[in-house]
Amino acid sequence: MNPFPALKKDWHVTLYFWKLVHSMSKSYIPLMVGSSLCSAIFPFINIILPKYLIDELMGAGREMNIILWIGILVAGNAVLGLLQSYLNKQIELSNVLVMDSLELHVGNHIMNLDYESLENSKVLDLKEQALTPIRQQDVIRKMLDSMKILLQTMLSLLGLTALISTLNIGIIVLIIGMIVLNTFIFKKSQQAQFNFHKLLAPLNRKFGYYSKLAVDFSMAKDVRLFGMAPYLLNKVDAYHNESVRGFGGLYEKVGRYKGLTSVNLQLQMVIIYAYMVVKVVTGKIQMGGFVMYISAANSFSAQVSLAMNAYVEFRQMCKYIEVFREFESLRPTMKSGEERLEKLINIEIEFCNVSFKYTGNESYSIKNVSMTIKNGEKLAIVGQNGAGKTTFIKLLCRLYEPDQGEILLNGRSIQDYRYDEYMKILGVVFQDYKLFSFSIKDNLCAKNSEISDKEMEEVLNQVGLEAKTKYLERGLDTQVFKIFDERGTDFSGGESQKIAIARALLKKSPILILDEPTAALDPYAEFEMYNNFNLLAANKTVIYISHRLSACKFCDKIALFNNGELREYGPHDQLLKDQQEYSTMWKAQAQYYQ
Ligand SMILES: Nc1ncnc2c1ncn2[C@@H]1O[C@H](COP(=O)(O)OP(=O)(O)OP(=O)(O)O)[C@@H](O)[C@H]1O
Repeated sequence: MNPFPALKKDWHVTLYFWKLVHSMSKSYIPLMVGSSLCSAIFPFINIILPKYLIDELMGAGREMNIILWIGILVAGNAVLGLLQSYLNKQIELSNVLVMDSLELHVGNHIMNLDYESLENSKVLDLKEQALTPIRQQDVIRKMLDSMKILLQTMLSLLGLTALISTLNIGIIVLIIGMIVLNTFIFKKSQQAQFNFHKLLAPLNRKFGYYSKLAVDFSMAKDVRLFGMAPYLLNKVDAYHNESVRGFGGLYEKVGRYKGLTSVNLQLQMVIIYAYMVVKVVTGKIQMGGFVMYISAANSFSAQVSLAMNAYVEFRQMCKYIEVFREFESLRPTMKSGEERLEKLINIEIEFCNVSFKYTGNESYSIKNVSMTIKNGEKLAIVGQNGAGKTTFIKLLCRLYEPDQGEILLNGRSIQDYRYDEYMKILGVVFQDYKLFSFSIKDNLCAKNSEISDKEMEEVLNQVGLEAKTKYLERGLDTQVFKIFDERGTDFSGGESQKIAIARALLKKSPILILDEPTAALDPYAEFEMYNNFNLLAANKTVIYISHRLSACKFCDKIALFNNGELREYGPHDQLLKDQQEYSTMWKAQAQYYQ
């Protein structure tokens, strides 16, 4: 087997890793070099100086010399010990900094990936394989430690080789031979662990999902009402048992490897001691020399073993870092141009023969849809469940790219515009909108400090939430949910939806998209919302999806989707006259109100 390609790969991974660490902590490398130097010098004080002390004690026994050697020994240990603990403390601090920065780095990376890729099971498995070892097996710290140990041991070994060679170079050959054998065993054990964790990744993801469901507060209602607890616990238990079985097998294997290593080490020490005793008995070395060479041999053995283990660990960690690098190298693939949007006044959207299929699906969720939405138009999108309404909106929001056709904004593909500027023209409330455990203010406009409290209060008033927020002790600074603050507030489903609508309105975007905007609202609130609609969304282009057809009356146009196709399109009265699906749906709903 040619080791060079593997070494070259590790070299690239190491360079990548250092750049990553250096971008997070500039002081890490100098600290590491300093600490390694310190640790490398340390053993020599306790190997060489005692020789002179023992020889003095067993020879001339001069008091001043004895005191001098003891003084140098103690002072050397104290100075190096203090320096080393200072550097180690600084390294520990840098470790914390690196780990925290890495979490930030990962979060930023994931938030910038294509939305679509986050539903792709290959990407999700890669994410799991990349992040689980980093979070659960301390890969970054182990990589840093192994590199530090490698540097330190290399320096120590140079000195120890020079020292032991003055007696017999064969000792070094013996120690290295034994350690190569042990490293081979250690490597086998590491490989078994790596393979095991790779296999464990998909299982971990499922285990994590079910365990999270069991403790996730937002799931607590459904879990209780549908009696899901035994089902969830069974799943968690099954995955847990599978994982425990796997770990049991792994530890048994690792234990066997460790036992074998220990036997080899004992054998090596027996040979070295026997050799040294013969040297003393035959008068080749003094007692001081015996102690020095035994210490040097022990230290050499320990340092080589440390270096080999560190090297194997380093290579092992390189594999994890390699997976992390692969995950980190994922880039958004969706096209995003540089066209500016600032000066657009009138906005016209055009879907031109747009078709779209979700990755892994057999059929298209949007089929050959063409439609123009004029500036300021109010468009209602209706259709049965699964007809493609939300997908239509997601395409407009650039969460996915059409497979065929294109979506134009004022005659140019929406992909040509800068993504950040394009997002500014959309105020969206999806069916599954989320509120955050932040203050009400931050939920409304965390990003935009230009929006005043007064404006927020006005919009909350318009969406009918002032009665709730006005009497809150800390007003807009009240926390949503009680997760971090027991004085926080919980909103009902309808109130939450109103907050989400207020958030979209405060974005002051020219296009407002509401997916089931009144689904959670009571009849008064719904009536109020529609009455206010023209005021709330004056001059805006509004697209909203609704199963409540009464809302369609407020709209200029209605688009009816069926099985991904745009089947009917026109004003309410026109579609009623056409006597097709819209008219049937309208009548079906209307009869319950007569
Ligand atoms: N993330 C996804 N991955 C794969 N298929 C999806 C995904 N989201 C939706 N689909 C499929 O695409 C089709 C259209 O879904 P869409 O959510 O657009 O329907 P909808 O008209 O909004 O339905 P509803 O009224 O129930 O909200 C459905 O068949 C659905 O199963």
